[in-house]
Amino acid sequence: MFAAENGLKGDPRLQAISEAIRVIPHFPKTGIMFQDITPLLLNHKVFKDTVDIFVDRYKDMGISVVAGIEARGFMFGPSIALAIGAKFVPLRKPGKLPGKVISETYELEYGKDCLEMHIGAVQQGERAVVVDDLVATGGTLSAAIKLLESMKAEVVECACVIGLPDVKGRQSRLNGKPLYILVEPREFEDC
Ligand SMILES: O=P(O)(O)OC[C@H]1O[C@H](OP(=O)(O)OP(=O)(O)O)[C@H](O)[C@@H]1O
Ligand SMILES: Nc1ncnc2[nH]cnc12
Repeated sequence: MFAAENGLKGDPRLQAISEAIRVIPHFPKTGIMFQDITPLLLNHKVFKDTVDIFVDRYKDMGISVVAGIEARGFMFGPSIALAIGAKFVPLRKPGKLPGKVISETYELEYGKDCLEMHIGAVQQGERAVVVDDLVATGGTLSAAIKLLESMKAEVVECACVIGLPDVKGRQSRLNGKPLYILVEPREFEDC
């Protein structure tokens, strides 16, 4: 099943991307259908296609910042940043960045967490894309947007490989910020 609003309807790369994502029921908690992207990373063509789709979208949009969310946003963000000529800014879990940071706490589908960004990593007016593997409630992306906007960067869009069906008012949490999703999860499967 694919997200149709990404302008890529019928693109065979999406089917391969979707099929490379493994669904693990009840991980890390009962009731969670965990979308595992590690098989996608093992397949060079599918991994490259995934990055290329984002690169094609953002290469001519005046983006100078790709902000990747720890941990799985780090698996896609740096390749996209290098290919479009942007810097990569890691948004990390608490206590990982050694310099002065700003922090933003948020709610998760299964818990609570916090993201941090180095002060000085982005400059006022820079155009940014936030990259992650997956959006569920949008809480993580919302924290990332707040961090970047508090430094007066412009968040042009958020980009995720997978979008879960709109959970708990995600759209309002993102405050209207565009969200670019490649695929929606497949139905339950044996693993
Ligand atoms: O839309 P949300 O409800 O905020 O959930 C999405 C976030 O959850 C996952 O990360 P997780 O917090 O599990 O951390 P990890 O990547 O370090 O495993 C995923 O990689 C996103 O970052
Ligand atoms: N269902 C899910 N699979 C993988 N990562 C997630 N993060 C939040 N929900 C998730």
